[in-house]
Amino acid sequence: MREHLRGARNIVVKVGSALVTKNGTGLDKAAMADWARQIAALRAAGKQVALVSSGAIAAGMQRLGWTKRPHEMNRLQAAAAVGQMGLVEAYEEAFSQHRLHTAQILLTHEDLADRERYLNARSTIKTLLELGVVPIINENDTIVTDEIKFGDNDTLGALVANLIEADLLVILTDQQGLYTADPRSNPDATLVSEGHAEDRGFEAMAGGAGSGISKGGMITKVRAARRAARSGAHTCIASGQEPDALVRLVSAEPLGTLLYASDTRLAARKQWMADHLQLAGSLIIDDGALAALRNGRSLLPVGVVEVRGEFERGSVVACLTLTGEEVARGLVNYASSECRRIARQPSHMIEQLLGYADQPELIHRDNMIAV
Ligand SMILES: Nc1ncnc2c1ncn2[C@@H]1O[C@H](COP(=O)(O)OP(=O)(O)O)[C@@H](O)[C@H]1O
Ligand SMILES: N[C@@H](CCC(=O)OP(=O)(O)O)C(=O)O
Repeated sequence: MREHLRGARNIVVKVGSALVTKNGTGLDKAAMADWARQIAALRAAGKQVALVSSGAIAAGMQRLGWTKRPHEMNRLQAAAAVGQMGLVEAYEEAFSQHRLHTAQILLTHEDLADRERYLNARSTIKTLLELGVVPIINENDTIVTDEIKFGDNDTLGALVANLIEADLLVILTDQQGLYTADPRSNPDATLVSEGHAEDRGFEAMAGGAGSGISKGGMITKVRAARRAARSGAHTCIASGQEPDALVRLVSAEPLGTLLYASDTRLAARKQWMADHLQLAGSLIIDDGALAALRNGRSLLPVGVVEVRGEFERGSVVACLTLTGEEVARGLVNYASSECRRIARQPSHMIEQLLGYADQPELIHRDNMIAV
């Protein structure tokens, strides 16, 4: 499987707080310079590389002279806003040594949940990559609240991999890779060399974050690998301290843990729907509709017994069984208020009930994925 990594052309590299910030004591500029050197080498070999980097909060704390990480959201956000400047400055400086420009991209969950913003983010990042610029991506901590944040940058890294259809996601961290158990508390744990990203067994091995400044831990990395695999990207989890880790991984050296993707790729649109962590609403469907969906058919208004939430036409909504189990999600053809009026009705009644008729389906099968 490792041999496939040689052919990777679009690569997302994620570096975690634990690495970038020397465990919270400020930015590790020597390490950042070294990753920049390696990314420049990959670029010179014809690869396109986007960098997802954490570290804003820790860098901001240092600039503000704070020794203890605050708990209040507003102070964390303030620190991130100050620190993001230092973070991108340090990267700009590091990459300029290799005559590469950088660009700052700050994203929230909502940006990728909205189809238009998703498409804009995608086209901007792809254009930057084509221009030879290295996008430096982080979560937009200034405006995120619990409901709209990615929560950790591993998830963000996977979503960026989906967004630009990367073929490889490299997650650099402070461990050699995924171990059979958290090596901090299990000295006998052994390194997993490779496995299938969809293998649920890996989640059981992975634990939470190792240090106070990191958010995700290994479990978010394993989940990120699964998410990245959905758009066909393999994931490598490796140590950012390992000399030349990036260059060696792409030369198929057996470093860290490779969690590989299967060959099946969902179409980009279906991928975008699968990645919705938050849904605009839900449609409760009856058993007849459930059977139709299971046979790969579209969802008609007649099979919908209840509409939950407020949403617009084109939103992504969940299809739930009568017992509340999500069986599918898709792009809905009518707004929630309209769905309520045509629920339980045959499609030929749509025009009479709404005064106009769009499609006869509430969700067309081409715009739906089973979950
Ligand atoms: N099975 C495991 N294998 C390796 N590391 C693990 C495992 N389970 C938990 N961890 C912890 O995850 C930490 C890495 O995650 P995290 O601290 O969030 O880093 P980052 O900031 O790079 O995202 C490691 O330091 C380790 O303590
Ligand atoms: N956006 C935050 C980082 C979030 C975070 O800690 O993520 P991770 O490195 O995955 O544990 C920052 O720049 O400080």
